[in-house]
Amino acid sequence: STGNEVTKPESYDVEYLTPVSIGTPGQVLHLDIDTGSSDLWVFSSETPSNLVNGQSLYEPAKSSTAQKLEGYTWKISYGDGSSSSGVVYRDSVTLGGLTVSSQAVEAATQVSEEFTSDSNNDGLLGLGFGSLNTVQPKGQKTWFENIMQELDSPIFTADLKAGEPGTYNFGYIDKNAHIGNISYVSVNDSNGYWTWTSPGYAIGTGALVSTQIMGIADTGTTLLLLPSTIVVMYYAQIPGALYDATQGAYTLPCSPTPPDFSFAVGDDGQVITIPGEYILYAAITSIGTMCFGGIQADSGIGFSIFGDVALKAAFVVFDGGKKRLGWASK
Ligand SMILES: O=C(CCCl)NNC1=[NH+]CCN1
Repeated sequence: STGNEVTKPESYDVEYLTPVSIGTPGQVLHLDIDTGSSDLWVFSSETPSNLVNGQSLYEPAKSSTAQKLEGYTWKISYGDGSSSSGVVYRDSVTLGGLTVSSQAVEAATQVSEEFTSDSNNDGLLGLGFGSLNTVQPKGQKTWFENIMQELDSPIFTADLKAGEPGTYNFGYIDKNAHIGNISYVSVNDSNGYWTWTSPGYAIGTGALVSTQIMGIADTGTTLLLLPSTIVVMYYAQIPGALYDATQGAYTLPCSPTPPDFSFAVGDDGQVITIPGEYILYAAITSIGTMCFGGIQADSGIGFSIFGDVALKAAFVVFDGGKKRLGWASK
């Protein structure tokens, strides 16, 4: 089988939300598909009402196929400091027309302020590796791990776009969605993430700098987080760019368009080029002409994060069968 679903950007492409049907009859929630985590959790009838602010709720009591996993709990925190926790059900979950009849659905009984204030986001659907799942006393498989053997090919692809809807495909590669070859690189899943190593980068029209950048392909992180040395080099090319200690981030003039940023993939010379305009992430209203940089330092994380700023410049194959990533331009 194969499937596909449209995913829509929230403002500033901060995240992409995808409709997912849970339970019988189906309750449609809009979830953040997140290759940087491995829990499927949702706002629910068990989420205290003071923590709910417009989100749609999963109501297990209204689903004839919901089963409570008595004594099971979960608790997760993300790279941006947000967090949530709760209890666990098993229920039917359909994404892109593909149904897992017995998926662990984690109902939130606690969510942090970042989630409460994000009214359109009804929860997350993790597509990282199951080893990262936080359910106790027994870790649960992701939706993709559960559907994988039904798929024509054990893969899914992410085709995120700047300021417009993109697509997640399951089980097949849409040749019309990418330009030129797909370059594959091996993934080390030992930390549960889609971890890979880029062999280098280029700034603007400059020559490729050969250096290994180890990072994760993470649809759930908004920006591109790279080693500080590379980030300093990039912003040094931009008059007026500066590290704003108040924001704890690099900022740059919103005009003119800054240089493109390219990263290499594989040993066949393939590069993915991020248009400079993607690096003008958002205007910092209080300062007026200054913008928040779409490239920031990965300091303190231990690896880089190829988040949406990078992913929306590429067609990306997440190959669960061969544990590899495929990157192509589009
Ligand atoms: O937590 C991370 C980074 C892992 Cl190193 N990505 N996924 C995510 N989901 C919500 C915010 N960020």
